[in-house]
Amino acid sequence: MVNVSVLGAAGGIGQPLSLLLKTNEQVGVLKLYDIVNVPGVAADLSHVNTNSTVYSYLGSEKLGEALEGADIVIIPAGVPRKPGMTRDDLFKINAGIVRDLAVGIAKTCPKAFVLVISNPVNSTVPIVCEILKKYGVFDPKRVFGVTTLDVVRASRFIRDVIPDVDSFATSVPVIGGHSGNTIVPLLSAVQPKVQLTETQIEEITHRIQFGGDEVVKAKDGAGSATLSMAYAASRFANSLIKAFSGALVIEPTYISLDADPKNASIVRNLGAGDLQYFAVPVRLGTNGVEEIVPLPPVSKFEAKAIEVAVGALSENIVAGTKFVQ
Ligand SMILES: NC(=O)c1ccc[n+]([C@@H]2O[C@H](COP(=O)([O-])OP(=O)(O)OC[C@H]3O[C@@H](n4cnc5c(N)ncnc54)[C@H](O)[C@@H]3O)[C@@H](O)[C@H]2O)c1
Ligand SMILES: O=C(O)C[C@H](O)C(=O)O
Repeated sequence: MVNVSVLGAAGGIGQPLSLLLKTNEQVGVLKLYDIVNVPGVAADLSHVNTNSTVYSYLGSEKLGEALEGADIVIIPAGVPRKPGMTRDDLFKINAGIVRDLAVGIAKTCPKAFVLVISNPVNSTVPIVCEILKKYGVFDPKRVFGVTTLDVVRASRFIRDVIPDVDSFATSVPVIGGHSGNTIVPLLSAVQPKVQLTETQIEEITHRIQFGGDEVVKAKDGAGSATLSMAYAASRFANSLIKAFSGALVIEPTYISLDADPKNASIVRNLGAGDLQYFAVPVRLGTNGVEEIVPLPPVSKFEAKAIEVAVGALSENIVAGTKFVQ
């Protein structure tokens, strides 16, 4: 049985994500933490007749208890975008929120697997890693930026163009980071293979890179993706939990490349250069990242996209790292 703590559980992502986690029978304890409204969310969820027990923790003085015994900590705490904002505009508020939660993790459950959802993921993951380093408990195999939504979107958007594709069974490696042109879908490596024209490749790539903006615009000031994000984060958490019991599971995620220095060189040769963090498909296991899955050679179009991504990512990583140092 696995103990999961959700930090920011009363929010737009936190609530449906907690519901999806409640349906996973491998979850034994589900701890919900927030600074508002969480007792009601937990009371409601606790009536669902799956076997996990739900606990509620309200306010920062309860953070330690919320993290006690956690195997997996999922962080959707923080503010979402409004139209006209970039994810980087969220740094001012979310960097401090994520830093404080990471301190709690370092002190209370340093061996937990940490799944970071709060934006800007390109910077919040370095923040979590730097805090864990500061406390001497950093394991690069255990900290994940959740980029699953990019992959979920990619396979769905391909189906929007080619209706006989099975979106659920289609796997698309999406590498780089999680914002605009740092998101690099490798449409040349879609499995099973699909035939796309150059125009389709350009259009689908752009839609995957800016899919978040579609939702922000449609919600018109009421936030960003929550339901599709909850689905994506529960898919990642479920994959990790499956991997604990030996299943072969591959998920793309934004990680420190120190998690697998050997295969990191393949990613570096694809164009990531000396970046410390990059989203890559990884094989998950009992220790978290078992290996970075080697990627096939990329197309010219993708190589150019990687080049553009690296410049922006590098700034995001420096911002996150400096914030802690
Ligand atoms: N990684 C991704 O693909 C992805 C996708 C969608 C959204 N996001 C990001 O997820 C974050 C949350 O989005 P949302 O729509 O759920 O926002 P929301 O405002 O609906 O919910 C956020 C929750 O976090 C809580 N919170 C704020 N400060 C906290 C703290 N210090 N400790 C604990 N909880 C705290 C709030 O009370 C709220 O309940 C945003 O930063 C958003 O940009 C990421
Ligand atoms: O777009 C956002 O701000 C939220 C999220 O990162 C997304 O991709 O939907």
